[in-house]
Amino acid sequence: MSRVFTAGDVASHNKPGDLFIVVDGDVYDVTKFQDDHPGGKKILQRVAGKDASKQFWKYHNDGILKKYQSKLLVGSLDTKPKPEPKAEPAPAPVVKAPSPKAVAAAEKEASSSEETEPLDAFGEQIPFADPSWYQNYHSPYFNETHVALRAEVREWIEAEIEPNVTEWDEAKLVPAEIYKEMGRRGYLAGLLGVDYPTEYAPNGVKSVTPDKWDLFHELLITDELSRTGSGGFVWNVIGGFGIGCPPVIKFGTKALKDRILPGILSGDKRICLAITEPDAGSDVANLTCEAKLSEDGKHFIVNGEKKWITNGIWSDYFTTAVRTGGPGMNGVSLLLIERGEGVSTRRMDCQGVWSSGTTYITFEDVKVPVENLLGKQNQGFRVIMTNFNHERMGIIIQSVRFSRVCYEESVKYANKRRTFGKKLIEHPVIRMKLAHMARQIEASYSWLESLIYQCEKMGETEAMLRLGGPIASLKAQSTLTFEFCAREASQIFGGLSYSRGGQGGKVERLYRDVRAYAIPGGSEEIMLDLSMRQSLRVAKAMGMKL
Ligand code: HEM
Repeated sequence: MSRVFTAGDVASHNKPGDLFIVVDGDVYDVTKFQDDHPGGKKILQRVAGKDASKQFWKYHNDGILKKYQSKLLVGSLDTKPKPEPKAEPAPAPVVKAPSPKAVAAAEKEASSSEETEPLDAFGEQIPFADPSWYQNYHSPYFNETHVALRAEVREWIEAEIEPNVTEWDEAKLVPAEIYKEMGRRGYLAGLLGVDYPTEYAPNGVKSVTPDKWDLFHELLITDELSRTGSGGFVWNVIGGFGIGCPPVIKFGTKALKDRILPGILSGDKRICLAITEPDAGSDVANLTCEAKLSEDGKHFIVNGEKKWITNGIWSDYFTTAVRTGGPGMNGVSLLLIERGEGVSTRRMDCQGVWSSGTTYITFEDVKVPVENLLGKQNQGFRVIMTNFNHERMGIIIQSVRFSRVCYEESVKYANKRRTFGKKLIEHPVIRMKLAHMARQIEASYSWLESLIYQCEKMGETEAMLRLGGPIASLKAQSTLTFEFCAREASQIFGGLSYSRGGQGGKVERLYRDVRAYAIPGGSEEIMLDLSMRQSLRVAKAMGMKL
């Protein structure tokens, strides 16, 4: 139970056998925690019975308090200011239905004010640590529905995810309950790059009605999830799903969708995308996993291997690229394989994204009904290409936010760490590092917003043709930015980002996650080359004059 203490009360708990400390007006009983304290017990005993706020913030991030509060908090000081009571929302006035003319006028006024008024400030207001529309800037892309969703997601992340993410990454596992919660909250159904599929996810998302859902809501969910600074966590909850499920909803038969989508979107069943093979990555047209039609024409028999498959070990369904025809891209189909006889999965040990479940899969004489074909036989390449844009956008969103996390952690640390008699932030060399991080982050994010807007406005086919080049280029731009920011943040944190956990923990983890973004979904080299080839080809078709 929470008690109120005077400073004198706390001072009486000043012995190793009875040890209280104060942090920010709250009183913690650390008597039993002393022996487990990673910083040692003596350091706690030195501040026994005292206000240790200054010392505490020197060595820890705010996640620590959230994590340990339930075990150690015993009350607060009588001098701690009371939190402002939340204003009760005024009851909605009873009004008569307005005339159509009044509705039209109000809509006009609302849309013009949307264009002129910036959205309210949100978050900590550290310049460049959040997108500018979080900081009272004007935006043509975001409105009140995005604001509501942002608050909803952030509240959940800060309360349930952030304090545990390091533990989950070390354990290489996120509790299954978290994935189910993604389904219950309606987030999974909102991440498919299509209109919100109410027929398969009738509960929707709490703060946004399905008719208002757009690609900027998708951006927001991924962006806010990525604030955790863990590629493993983000890939665990949306990695396999975000690339494995869109082909099902776009190209699956109605019977297949009716059977499997409700379970997938509610978070009860898991799905992943299985394209890459031990010998075919970015070079998709050369894949060898084969699917032969059975003599009665009712099944495909699948044999082959898939490698580096995100979420594979936990998946019930595998959206799989298989060879159903001759060599090259025109012999490739996409097939939904269900876990069962002949499907084996094993976890792979990788450099980064530890909790994402990177998997090696073998298919041995797996019998798959022909009804599980996604799109037309031997035309899977088109399905895969459509999917790539969506996949790459996800990678871009995460890379830009991870760059921000590296930057944000660095700004906070540089404002408390002192060297040579000054705070780090007072050294020009450190400010220069931050400035180079910020300029790349903001440039990448602005291009991202613009491309999402284009995706929203163009139809799928036009977007696939015209945006493939720019999206590939931005993918390379964002992962290079991420790599740069992880490196610079690591230099700012020094030894703290070389050891795991603690204040430099996010930076250390992200540094390890960089390659998981720079390589999959098309390596930087392939992306940059593709961006030019594709953009020039499209421009030529549209009348470019050289
Ligand atoms: C509620 C009280 C406290 C809790 C729950 C706590 C928890 C922790 C945890 C979990 C770590 C591991 C590193 C990390 O994850 O950040 C740590 C490290 C540390 N703590 Fe505490 N701590 C508390 C109070 C204090 C106080 C009052 C001091 C100083 C007077 C202190 C000094 C340190 C130091 C020096 C380290 C090692 C930092 C490093 O490795 O660079 N802690 N603490």
